[in-house]
Amino acid sequence: MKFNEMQQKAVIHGTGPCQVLAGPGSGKTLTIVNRIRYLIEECGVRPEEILVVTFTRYAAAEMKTRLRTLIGRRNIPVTAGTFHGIYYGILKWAYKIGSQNILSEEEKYQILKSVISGQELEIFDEEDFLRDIAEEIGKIKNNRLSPDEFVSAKVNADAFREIYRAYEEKRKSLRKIDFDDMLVVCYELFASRPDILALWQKKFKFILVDEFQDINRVQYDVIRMLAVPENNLYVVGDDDQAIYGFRGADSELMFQFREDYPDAEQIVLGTNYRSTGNIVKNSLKVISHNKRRFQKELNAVKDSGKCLHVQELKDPVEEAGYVADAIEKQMESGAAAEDMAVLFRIHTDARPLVEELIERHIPFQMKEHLPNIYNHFAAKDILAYFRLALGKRERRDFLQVMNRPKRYIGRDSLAGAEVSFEEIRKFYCDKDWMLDRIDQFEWDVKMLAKMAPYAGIQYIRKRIGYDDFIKDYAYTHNVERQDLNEILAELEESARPYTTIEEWFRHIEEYTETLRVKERQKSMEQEGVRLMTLHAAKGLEFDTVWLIEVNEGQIPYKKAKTDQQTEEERRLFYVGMTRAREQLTVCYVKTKNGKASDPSRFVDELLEDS
Ligand SMILES: Nc1ncnc2c1ncn2[C@@H]1O[C@H](COP(=O)(O)OP(=O)(O)OP(=O)(O)O)[C@@H](O)[C@H]1O
Repeated sequence: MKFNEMQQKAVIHGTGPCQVLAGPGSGKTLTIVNRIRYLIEECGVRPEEILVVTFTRYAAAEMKTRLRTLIGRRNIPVTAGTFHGIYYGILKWAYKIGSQNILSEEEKYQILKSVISGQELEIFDEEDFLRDIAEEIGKIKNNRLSPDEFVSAKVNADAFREIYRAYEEKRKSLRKIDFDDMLVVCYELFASRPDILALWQKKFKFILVDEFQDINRVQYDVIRMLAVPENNLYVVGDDDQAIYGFRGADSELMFQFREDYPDAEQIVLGTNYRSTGNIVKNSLKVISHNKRRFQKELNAVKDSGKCLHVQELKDPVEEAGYVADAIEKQMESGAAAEDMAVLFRIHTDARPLVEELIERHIPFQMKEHLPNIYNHFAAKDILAYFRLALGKRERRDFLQVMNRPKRYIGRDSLAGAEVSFEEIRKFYCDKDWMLDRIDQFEWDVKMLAKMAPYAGIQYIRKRIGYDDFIKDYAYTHNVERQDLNEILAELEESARPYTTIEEWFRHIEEYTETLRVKERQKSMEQEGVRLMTLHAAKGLEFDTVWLIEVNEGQIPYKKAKTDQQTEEERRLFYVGMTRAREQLTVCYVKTKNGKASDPSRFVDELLEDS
């Protein structure tokens, strides 16, 4: 492979700091690997003196493999790893800590779980809550903030401080550090022990950082300390692909780098080898709306290729059908399923498509865990009503819904594992007002039995009064009513195609089982169309890509309120677009869960006249 002029310049950069700005598909990995070869073979640098930092272990392993192939030797003792891996190595050496001192993710969640159970918090979805709180704790550590100055998006200031304090106390009592502590402890070690720092500075004479736009404050501070005194700090990144601001990465550090190293060489890799001219042109059209970015050109080596396609669809179900049709067509013409990807903003956007692919037996692979909507408490309530409608009389179904909405039926009125309305009536025989309620309950269940699932859900919500229960629930549990209504609307949509309750139940069973199997097989290499969030698609490439639900509220995501957050959403969209080699389709829907939905502003930007 022949380098272009800028790649060549980047490979043979001499000493001192250097920032390589590289657009998508411009050969970042290629450049880094060849620079390492150049340092070793042409400049006589010992491999042991080279440190390469990547953002995933996978990327580090990939880098080493490519290096071995390039140099043609099996053992090249360059240190390549993630920030965590490298800083852990340093701490291991300094403090003799081992894996027994590292808090696993599972332990971390266990601690957080026990901490929050001791507090009076109203939590709607525990899994979500724990993940967000863990992320916030990480943000504090990664940016070296104080919990007192941090504003949590999940709980009030006092509750957050208490969670943080209790978590730290428990962690310390176990004599363990978590993943984020590793960086902080390493920083403190270097700051307090110049002698130890000097040893590491001497060891790593040349430092290369990949995906520099994803660095956070504490990672940056430590790497700068390490690079002293020669400052052979070589950073490669794309500010337009900075998508981890939400978890503490600070792409402003790319700009800061220039201030900290005013003499740093600046090289822009502006040739895209991955995508067609049309894909490159259109992705630039969108990203150029971001104000805070380095201006840089990106030219495609490939021809214009097929036109970018923007497709309007009625709703997510129609969209799923459209994408599934297109996948089938491609497969019929010989394309491999693995070369196709469907990307979305949040994993739950994938549900209608997953249901469609299962129905059509199209192989697919999910990169992330897709929460099963039918396990949501509101879905469980609806399904329990339907089971009663089918004549089942299990106690747990009664318990699930007998007071949703409130009917004031007590648990003690349910005798055994099987329950009958007659028994409950007997229990309340001297209370006329209760008998009326129970009669109504039974009547509603009978009515439900005659309905198709879609109409049945509406009946449960409007006539039985489940929506009133949801309103109260949202109020008393301090959760967004809108979020719960969306779950119910989504359930309605998923039930719409089925004419009988039994049919819908069969579908739910198959869907649930497929998700379970996919979850188990996650780590295995599998065939199939790739389904993943835009975040997970970073660094990957596919011949054909569909971006789905490109609607306001999805992307930019509804929680992105500030200009800064909107710009990060635009970068995410840009990352998605630039994954495609040959063909890119952007889909948006006109209605979602029965409500009108606008196409994303990014679609408007795409359709603007150039
Ligand atoms: N000079 C070159 N000649 C031919 N092909 C090249 C050249 N440089 C890079 N490529 C090819 O371009 C493709 C994209 O490169 P690479 O994956 O390294 O891009 P990247 O900069 O890491 O992209 P992204 O940031 O979007 O993930 C690869 O298939 C790579 O082999």
